[in-house]
Amino acid sequence: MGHSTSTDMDAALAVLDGIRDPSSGKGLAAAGLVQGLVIRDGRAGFMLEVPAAVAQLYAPVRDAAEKALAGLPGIERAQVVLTTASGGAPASKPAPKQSGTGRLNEDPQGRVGPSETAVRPANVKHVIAVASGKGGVGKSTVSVNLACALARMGLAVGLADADIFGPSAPRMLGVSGQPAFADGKLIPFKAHGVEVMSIGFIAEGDSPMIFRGPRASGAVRQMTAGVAWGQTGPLDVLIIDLPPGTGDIHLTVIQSVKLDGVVIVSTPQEVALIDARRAVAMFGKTGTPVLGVVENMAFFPDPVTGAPIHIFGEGGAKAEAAKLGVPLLAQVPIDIPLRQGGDEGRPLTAGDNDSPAAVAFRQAAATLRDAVLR
Ligand SMILES: Nc1ncnc2c1ncn2[C@@H]1O[C@H](COP(=O)(O)OP(=O)(O)OP(=O)(O)O)[C@@H](O)[C@H]1O
Repeated sequence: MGHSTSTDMDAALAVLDGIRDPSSGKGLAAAGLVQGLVIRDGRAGFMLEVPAAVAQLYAPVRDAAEKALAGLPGIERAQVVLTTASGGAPASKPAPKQSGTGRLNEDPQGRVGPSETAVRPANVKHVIAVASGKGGVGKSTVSVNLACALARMGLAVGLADADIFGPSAPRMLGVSGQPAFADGKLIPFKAHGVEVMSIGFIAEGDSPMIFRGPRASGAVRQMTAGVAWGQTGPLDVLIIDLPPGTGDIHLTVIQSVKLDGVVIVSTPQEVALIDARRAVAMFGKTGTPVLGVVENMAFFPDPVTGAPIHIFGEGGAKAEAAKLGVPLLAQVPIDIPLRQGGDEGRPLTAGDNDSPAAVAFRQAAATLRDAVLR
C-alpha cells in the first residue's frame, strides 16, 4: 500500500508505451499523452488529453490503456480520463456584430447585455444553462445527472442538448430515434423522468457535427424554442447543455433564451480553470448570473477509506469559486460507475445510489432548486 515507487511508474509508462497513439504512431508515453499519472493504493490513473477534432479516435486507446494498467501487478483498478485539449468549438471568438432584430444590447463601453428579445421557451418556468470553458471536462455528464436528480426531487424537468459539436444526451440517457414534429415543433422524448431533445436526434449520422454561423444559431434555437416542452404540464426547469467554449453560439443562447443563470463545469487542472474563468467572464459581461461552479473529476476516492486523493491538484475550483464570489456547487469525484452509466444510458442519479458522485450531484441539484425555483 502507499505511494508509487519509481519502478511502478516505469512499469506503467512501459506498458503505456506499448499502446500506439493513432495520430503520431508513437507509444502513448513517448507521444506525451500520459498526463498526471498516479499509482497509489492499488489504483492507477492518468489524463489522456487529445485534440477535440480527433477525440473519437481515442476511446479505444483509453480502454486499452485502462486494460494495460489494470494488468500490472498490484493494480486493482485503473481509470484513464479522456479529455480534449481545447474547446471542441471554434471557441473564444469575439462577439460578432449582429444586425437586425434580436441584436445584443451593447453600451458605449462595449458591454453586451442580455437581449430584450430573450424569452423563456413556451411552457418552461426556469432555464439553467450548463457551460464549460474547455471541452471534455464532463459538462454533459453534469447536465444529465443534474437533470435526473432534479426530476427525482419531483420537479418537471427538461434537458436541451445544444452541444452541436458532440451531442451526448441520446447516449447518456439511452434514447435514440427521430423525434416527431407537430405544429411546427419537435416533440421531446422522455427518459428517466426527463423530457429531452438533442441536436443528436436531428443531425444525420454520428460523425462530429460542425455547424457554423447561422446554422449553428438556428440549431441551438431549434433545441430550445423549437421544442414542445411540457408534454404533461409546464416544466419547472429546463437545463441547456451548451457546447464547450465561449463563442458566438453562447451569445446566441443569451440573446434568444431568458436564462435564470449558468452553471460552469471545470476540472481542477489549471488549464481548465483558465477556460472556466473565461466562461464566467463572458456570462458575467452579459449580465447572466453564474449560479455556481461544479468541479468535476475533482479527486479519486481512496478505495479503502473513501478519502479524496487529489491527482490533478487540490482546491483550485474552490479557491476560484471563492474569488469569483460564486458557490462551489459540488466536487464530483472520478467515478467509474458514473462513466459507465453515461455510456450505457443509465445516469447515476436516475436510480437509488449513494456513491459520493451521486450525493454530490444531488446536493448541487438541491442548491440550484433553492436558488432558482425559490
Ligand atoms: N467524474 C467523472 N468520473 C469518471 N468519468 C467521467 C467523469 N465525468 C465525466 N466522465 C467521462 O469523461 C468523458 C467526457 O465527459 P462528458 O462527455 O460529460 O464531457 P463534456 O465536457 O460534455 O465533453 P464535450 O466537450 O465533448 O462536450 C465521458 O466519457 C464521461 O463519462
